[in-house]
Amino acid sequence: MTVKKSGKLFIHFTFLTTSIVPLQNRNCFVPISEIIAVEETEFNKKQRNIGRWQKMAKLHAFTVHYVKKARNHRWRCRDATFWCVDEHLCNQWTQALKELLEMQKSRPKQLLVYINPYGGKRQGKRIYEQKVAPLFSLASISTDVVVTEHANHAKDNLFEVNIYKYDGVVCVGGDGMFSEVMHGLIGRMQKDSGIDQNNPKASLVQCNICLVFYFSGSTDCICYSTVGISDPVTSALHIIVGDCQPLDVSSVHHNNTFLKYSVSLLGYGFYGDILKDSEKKRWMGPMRYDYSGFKTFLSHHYYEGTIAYQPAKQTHGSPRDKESCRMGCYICKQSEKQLAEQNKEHGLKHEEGEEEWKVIKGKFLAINAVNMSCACPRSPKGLSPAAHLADGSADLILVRKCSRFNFLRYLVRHTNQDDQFDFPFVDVYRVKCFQFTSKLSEDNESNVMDIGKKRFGQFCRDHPACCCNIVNSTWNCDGETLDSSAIEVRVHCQLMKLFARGIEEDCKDEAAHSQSSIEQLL
Ligand SMILES: Nc1ncnc2c1ncn2[C@@H]1O[C@H](COP(=O)(O)OP(=O)(O)OP(=O)(O)O)[C@@H](O)[C@H]1O
Ligand SMILES: CCCCCCCCCCCCC/C=C/[C@@H](O)[C@H](CO)NC(C)=O
Ligand SMILES: [Ca+2]
Repeated sequence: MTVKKSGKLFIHFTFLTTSIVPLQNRNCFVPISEIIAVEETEFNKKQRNIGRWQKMAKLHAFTVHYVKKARNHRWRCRDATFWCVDEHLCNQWTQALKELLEMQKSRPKQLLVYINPYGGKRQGKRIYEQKVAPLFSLASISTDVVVTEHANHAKDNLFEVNIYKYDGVVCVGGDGMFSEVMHGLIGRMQKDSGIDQNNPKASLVQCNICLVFYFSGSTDCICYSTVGISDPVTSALHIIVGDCQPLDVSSVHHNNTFLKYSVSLLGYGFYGDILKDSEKKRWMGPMRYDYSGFKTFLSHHYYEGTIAYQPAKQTHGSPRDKESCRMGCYICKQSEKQLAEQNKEHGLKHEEGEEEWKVIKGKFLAINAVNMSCACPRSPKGLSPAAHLADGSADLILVRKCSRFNFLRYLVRHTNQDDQFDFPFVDVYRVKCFQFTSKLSEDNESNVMDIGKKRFGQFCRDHPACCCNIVNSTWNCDGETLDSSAIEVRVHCQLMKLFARGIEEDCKDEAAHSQSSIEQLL
């Protein structure tokens, strides 16, 4: 029996029809949208003890491969085989289910895959071939696979290939590889639309055609914050069912020159220093972040500078909300509506309102701007637990100079249920754009002087005996360092789309929901 409920089609496995019988005694309720594939099955191969039916007539069967939701947002592929004596009826069922799958228009048919063979624990290629490629082939998705030979290979390639023939781009690697592919995609879209990325006020063209997903890095913060887990099979299944999650992207400029895009963390001070130190220790693998984290914590450097920001007045939430961004998030949906209305009214040319800028000067241990919660295994709720994936804003977190002990208390709260913003030395704002200038660059207007001072700064940092604290930190932009400390940042609402659906509510709730749906139907 296939039933329609709230506009969604479900398949209820136990009683498909009175004459179609599931091979395994299983009671399972699966939305059509979560069926991976339907296949005719050679009955002999799956034959089990089915008693008298076996002797009476030739049996016909088909197998439904579907998504099974496990704990901690993990998805797995399961199958159920159905048999009957009537070949025509069996074919009708197979055909009907295949037609229903054909109607799932958001599902990708052709993907471009980039694999970084050195990312994470150097397992990307093996994981892709053993766990992901068989699932794509089961779902009849064709792929062009590029194993990268050097950094920026994928990015450069995205400027050359015909990206419009693909329904999506998959990158196998960590946050760094994601960032590279994202830059390739966004850059290509702007180039094809004649948009100058160096203009910080340019309205960028959304990446509607190509979608990106990834797995197998060392921090995997984007996976954790958008899916809830970093797991190749789970990511592959989200791709197959055609899940689509819009994502805010920040552009970062210096002096009208484009530097980078960011989707997770833009961090100055603590996270910038960790990254700078950890880059020299890449050979340590993911452990390098713990080593450099400890060292940076002990160094307890603070930095002076000025931040100017425009509050995000259009969004409905606040960084101090108790609710987090989840699948079908109301706040992100509202932003999507606003964006559609804006695009209808003005096209891509949005009027920049003369809204007020707030200015804060101070000494900071850390300045973090996050476009998403930045949840990861080290911090399950993330740097800003209530940040939204697609509301057109970033959370700007300012950690002012405080004692080492207080800074430790602040860090520890990232790992427990206590509120990390509930300290007098921590401020958090929801912003749509901001600028930062370090005291050092404010003091030095001339370029020539700047270069000299930058060198001097470097000298001091590299010589611990020198107590000079007049140095710049480095911006950590999604795990890459930026060359300039003075930056201008702007959030572009829903610029990208991911093969994801946002973090689902706990699986236990899901199971309870399915059960009640079955009861209502029977
Ligand atoms: N074949 C290659 N050789 C060397 N570097 C590469 C290659 N392919 C991609 N890269 C670069 O390697 C960098 C790190 O990639 P990736 O994110 O996959 O690794 P990672 O060690 O897991 O890092 P992360 O900490 O970001 O998760 C990326 O910035 C990417 O540009
Ligand atoms: C007792 C000590 C407690 C330490 C708690 C630390 C909290 C860690 C939070 C980590 C957030 C990481 C945000 C992710 C950023 C990524 O963009 C980037 C690229 O992978 N990763 C890093 C480490 O820069
Ligand atoms: Ca956001």
